[in-house]
Amino acid sequence: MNNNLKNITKTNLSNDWAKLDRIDYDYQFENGEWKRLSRECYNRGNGAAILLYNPEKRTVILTKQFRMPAYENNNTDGMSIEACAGAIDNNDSALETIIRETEEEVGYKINDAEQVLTAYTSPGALTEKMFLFVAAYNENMKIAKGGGLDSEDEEIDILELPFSKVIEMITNEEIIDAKTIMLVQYAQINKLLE
Ligand SMILES: Nc1nc2c(ncn2[C@@H]2O[C@H](COP(=O)(O)OP(=O)(O)O[C@H]3O[C@H](CO)[C@@H](O)[C@H](O)[C@@H]3O)[C@@H](O)[C@H]2O)c(=O)[nH]1
Ligand SMILES: [Mg+2]
Repeated sequence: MNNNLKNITKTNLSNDWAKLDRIDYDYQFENGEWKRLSRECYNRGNGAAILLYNPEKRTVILTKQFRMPAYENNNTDGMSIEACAGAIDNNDSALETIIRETEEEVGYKINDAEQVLTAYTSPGALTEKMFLFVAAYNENMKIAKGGGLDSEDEEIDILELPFSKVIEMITNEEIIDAKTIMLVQYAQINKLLE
């Protein structure tokens, strides 16, 4: 409940792959004044992401794929290095989603993962909340090629990188994906690879 909010109306602007709504609402400022405001909200559901880490080898598994929104924002070739991630389907939990995505995208079979952070990815524009996981991996868990689903036109390269190199890649801006930076820094702060 938010007592500073009333008369909320929703106008759908686009209903295609995801939904874009314009939401108009009366909002009361701290000085008591009410004002009618309008915000566009893009709704593609929630998401889950995972950092797979190998404490013995001190490596992590990341993905590399073309991202049109990043290309559109002058990210030279649009290639994005990210933790494995996927959108959560309506009937699935975040954990079920990330276990499935881990097999589809990078080919590792994990039975469990620890949810360590929750984050709105861009709360001014997206409704999306992301559930961020970590899990340890080893070679025995590699059961499939990975690379994503052909049926979804995914083409995902799988990277196994030394953790120290990944930290450098954040510093030099080779990695500029927020969920990935959060997970790597979580691993660093909590010394998962030491
Ligand atoms: N036709 C069509 N397909 C789309 C569109 N947007 C996404 N797709 C396809 O839908 C699939 C979604 O793949 P997932 O692995 O489930 O999601 P993701 O794109 O990796 O998204 C993850 O990372 C995002 C960026 O951080 C997150 O926003 C998202 O929640 C999720 O965690 C991909 O095959 C992608 O190409 C679209 O606008 N049109
Ligand atoms: Mg994905």
